[in-house]
Amino acid sequence: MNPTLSELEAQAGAPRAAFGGDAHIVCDNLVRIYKTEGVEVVALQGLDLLIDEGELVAVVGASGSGKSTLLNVLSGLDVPTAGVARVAGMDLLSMTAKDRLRYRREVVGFIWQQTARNLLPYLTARENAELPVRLAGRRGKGRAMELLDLLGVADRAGRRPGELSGGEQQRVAIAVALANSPQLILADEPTGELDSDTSEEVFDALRKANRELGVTVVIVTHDPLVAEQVDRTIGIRDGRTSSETLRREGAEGQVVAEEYAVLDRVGRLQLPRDFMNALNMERRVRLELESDHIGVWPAREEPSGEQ
Ligand SMILES: Nc1ncnc2c1ncn2[C@@H]1O[C@H](COP(=O)(O)OP(=O)(O)OP(=O)(O)O)[C@@H](O)[C@H]1O
Repeated sequence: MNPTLSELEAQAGAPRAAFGGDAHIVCDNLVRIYKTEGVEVVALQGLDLLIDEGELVAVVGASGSGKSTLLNVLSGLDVPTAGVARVAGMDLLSMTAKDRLRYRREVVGFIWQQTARNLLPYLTARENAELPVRLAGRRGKGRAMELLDLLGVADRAGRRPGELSGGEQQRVAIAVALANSPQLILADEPTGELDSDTSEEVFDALRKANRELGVTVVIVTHDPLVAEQVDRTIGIRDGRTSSETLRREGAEGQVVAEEYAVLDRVGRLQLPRDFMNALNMERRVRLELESDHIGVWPAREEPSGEQ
């Protein structure tokens, strides 16, 4: 039966739960357009993303897909052109300069790819890890040593960055990022300059921070093997979330990683490019609803014998 006008009015007026509800990170239709010399580059084109508190997530994607742009928005360094970006209930588009400063000091911690960018060269590991707390006007000696201990670098506390390996420097950088007890850690290619064994140590340290301190961790990386290290891997293509790989333990304790395409609220999804190429799909496809799946065929082909 069709609803009456007054029923429709009542529905429209009823309070609706916001997209993402109480997720820790909410990006809703996020757009970031860069303008340089009259040329517009759409780096994020309506990106949707939900991350729960305490999740350990990797963001992967080809060069130029928008990963760093997303991380810059989430870190409060950059303001998106349109859409919603909310972290821990704070609105990153409308916050005041004062709130933005507080957000960057207290809510989020950051780890950069370049090991040298994370640490001051003339301070020891311990002094580096104490610094953010001292700058915030608190005393942080105990916490700094606890963090270095948690991350397996307490025995390097007295060394300066130049006397540490790349992996040790990144683990100290994680301690620095955690010093002010942030709710969220963002890491941009934290293992980009490291070999695979050392990378694994750094991932282990991020996992430890996540499990033991409950901090939400988002890692941007090119490393395709990262899916084995984190709970969820989010693939970004052309400024939109396109796929998710979920990691779970199989019946015999083995790690199973399953890849899904992301379906947005209006039903858009991105077909993997290699699937499209394999079947010469372009511009339009034919869809057919089956009882338990939707078939997708190249426009001019007849359905294969799938039914
Ligand atoms: N400051 C800027 N001004 C103009 N265009 C920019 C700027 N920053 C990024 N872009 C463009 O936005 C798009 C997305 O860039 P972004 O750095 O977010 O990609 P990425 O996935 O992090 O790439 P990479 O893996 O190479 O770091 C690219 O086309 C890039 O050229």
